[in-house]
Amino acid sequence: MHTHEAGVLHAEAGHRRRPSWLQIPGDVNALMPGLWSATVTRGDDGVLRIGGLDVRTLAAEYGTPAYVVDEVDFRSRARAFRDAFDVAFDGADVYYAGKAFLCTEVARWIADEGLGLDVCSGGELAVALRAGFPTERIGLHGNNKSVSELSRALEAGVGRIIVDSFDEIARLSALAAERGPRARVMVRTTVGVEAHTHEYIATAHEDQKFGFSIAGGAAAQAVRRILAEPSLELVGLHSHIGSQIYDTSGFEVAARRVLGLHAEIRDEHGVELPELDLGGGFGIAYTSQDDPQPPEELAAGMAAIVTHECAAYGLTPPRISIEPGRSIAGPSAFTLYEVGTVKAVELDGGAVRRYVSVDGGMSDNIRTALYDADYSCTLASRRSDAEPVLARVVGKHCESGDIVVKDEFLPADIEPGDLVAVPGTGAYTRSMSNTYNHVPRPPVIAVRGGEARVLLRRETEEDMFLLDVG
Ligand SMILES: Cc1ncc(COP(=O)(O)O)c(C=O)c1O
Ligand SMILES: N[C@@H](CCCC[NH3+])C(=O)O
Repeated sequence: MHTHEAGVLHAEAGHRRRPSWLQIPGDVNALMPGLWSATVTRGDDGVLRIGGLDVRTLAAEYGTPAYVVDEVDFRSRARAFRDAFDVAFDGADVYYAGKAFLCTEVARWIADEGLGLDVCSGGELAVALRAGFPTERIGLHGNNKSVSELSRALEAGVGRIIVDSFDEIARLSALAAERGPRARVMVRTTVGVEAHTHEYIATAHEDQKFGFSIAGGAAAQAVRRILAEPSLELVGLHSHIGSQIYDTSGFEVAARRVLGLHAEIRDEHGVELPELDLGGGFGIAYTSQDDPQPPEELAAGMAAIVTHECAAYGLTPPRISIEPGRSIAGPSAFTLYEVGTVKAVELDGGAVRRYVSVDGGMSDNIRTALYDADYSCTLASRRSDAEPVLARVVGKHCESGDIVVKDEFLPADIEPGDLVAVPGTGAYTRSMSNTYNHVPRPPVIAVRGGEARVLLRRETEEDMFLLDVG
């Protein structure tokens, strides 16, 4: 007989409280296809394995919480984008968006795999330079780049600076005129697309901070100013419509509009710009709701539009580049947590939700709280024959919105000491992490061929006291 405290008595009512997309699993131990990195399996002993190592060993060695990155998977996604776009466009460039996740070693993986790197701050640029990343393959973004960031980029010889305001055009042209070299720039355009994603991560509607509006004429004006500055070399236009987007119609409209401006520039100035960047933003699967397109399909779809529009305008197709971040880094990692407490909370109508508290939370993954993002998870340290119950995985922070996984079915016998793994946390988790409540940030462990190594070590209290000079 199930006990009420265990939260199973009202399991049926609990099941009815689940979101419509969340299916009651036939086997609560099964790994949902498409959510885990390439080398993740559940071993015969029921323990999750990645890169040939089991998570109990990883937890014993490195502690929890920890981000665990599958190096083979990360690199193969980087190559898949590089190859797919190269084939579809007969030569294209892929710039990994470092904001998704960047550290010295990852910058080296990206360099090795032949991609470029998109950085959007002096700090990200510093990591790239520390890694010895080829500077001509770096693009610098940002809507408010400082004089020192621009100077450092010029000094380093970055391949492109994507300008985002008239103030920046003036600032950069003065700096480049004064100290050289001539700056290779792109114009960040706003194409006026309402991307189907969370409002905070859409970037192509008119009413937001990024870019120069095409419809309002600011983009054409920016082009005129740049062409009039001898210290600036305009290499192309840039469009990025937002992030975690599945519906490719947004990319299509964006490509059409930006190529429309590209053609107008030819008509007005007699120059065909050599390059065009179509940004990143390709969605990944976090739960069973999500069905992302593989890079080959994305590339083929985008190539068809570019070819069609260029033919219609009589343009020589510019060299295309893209900037995926999440779709390379996201699926290649999971976060490993240890369960600390389990609480059955009665909801209206007698339903029960199991609150499973883990040893991290909104400091290592802010996305659930910030974007209402959905995640999945699994009991990782063992197999269970218990029935699935509706659970919510929460963190240890002093905040009721400190939720890691809003809704998931976990086995009813989940208990303190169990390990839980949350897939799809390779992007925008460590890079957006914080030390709220003075909770130190977890390490990033890379696993490959049965070996693990630390990419970023766990933060310590001593690290925090280094800043606390009182
Ligand atoms: C200019 C730019 N490029 C690329 C990206 C990468 O986006 P994603 O990680 O969704 O591919 C972003 C983030 O949204 C961005 O702002
Ligand atoms: N940080 C966002 C993506 C947008 C970032 C770049 N413009 C996320 O976690 O989904």
